[in-house]
Amino acid sequence: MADNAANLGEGLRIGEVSFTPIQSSPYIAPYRMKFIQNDKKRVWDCVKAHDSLSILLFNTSTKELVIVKQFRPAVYARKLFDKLEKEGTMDLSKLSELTEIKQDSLCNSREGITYEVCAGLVDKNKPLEEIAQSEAWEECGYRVPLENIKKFNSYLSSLGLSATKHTMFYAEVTNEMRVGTGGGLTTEQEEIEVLHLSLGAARHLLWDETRFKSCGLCLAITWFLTTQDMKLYD
Ligand SMILES: Nc1ncnc2c1ncn2[C@@H]1O[C@H](COP(=O)(O)OP(=O)(O)O[C@H]2O[C@H](CO)[C@@H](O)[C@H](O)[C@H]2O)[C@@H](O)[C@H]1O
Ligand SMILES: [Mg+2]
Repeated sequence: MADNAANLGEGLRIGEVSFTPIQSSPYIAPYRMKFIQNDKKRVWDCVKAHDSLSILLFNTSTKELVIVKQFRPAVYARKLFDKLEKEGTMDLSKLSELTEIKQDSLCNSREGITYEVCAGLVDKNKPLEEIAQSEAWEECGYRVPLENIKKFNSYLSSLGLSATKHTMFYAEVTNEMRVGTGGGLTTEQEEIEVLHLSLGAARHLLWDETRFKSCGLCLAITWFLTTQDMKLYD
């Protein structure tokens, strides 16, 4: 793999972290569902969120899988909460009062870095294949013809909180289709690193607990290695 644990998140600086309560958001809406289950009253707190999709790219010119690496605030925040709780300087129930965190209490930026399949929110009224095509361009710099994009699975994620639907796509690409650098939309302040993984590196990443990965990435790599890899080398 092109990166190693030593240079994970090199050059990334995270500072001036603070937390506020959410008044309203274009991304999530918390709600409480009350219901009767077999004559018993029940209550469940949930979050309405957008569905999402991902597109696993396989570059047939180099025989590499194309994935992305990026900073995820929620991943960083959970590590920071762990640290502050251990230091005894934080009460999770007073999270929104914690407006200023001392710089020396912050975690290393690498604690928020994740490995994922190129992915995006389904927040536009367009066919999923077209959204997947845009994500492959914006995040990875590949111009993928629509006919190359195949759906291979879907599932509901965060079942206890939001049950958002995630749809998984796959596309074979070539070096000729890499006409951009990717990296995400600057208008959305995205800073996404594109990684080209040999199949050996992908197999290794599956079980490497020193790196944070989405379950979707593990599922996509496993699907590829168990169903597509054999076809390509037959
Ligand atoms: N909560 C939030 N707060 C502030 N800005 C936000 C935000 N959510 C999205 N955004 C903004 O909208 C952009 C959306 O980016 P994408 O469409 O690539 O979705 P993303 O890959 O982040 O997550 C999608 O795909 C991954 C992978 O499946 C899922 O885990 C994830 O839930 C889904 O959002 C972000 O770069 C950011 O600018
Ligand atoms: Mg994305």
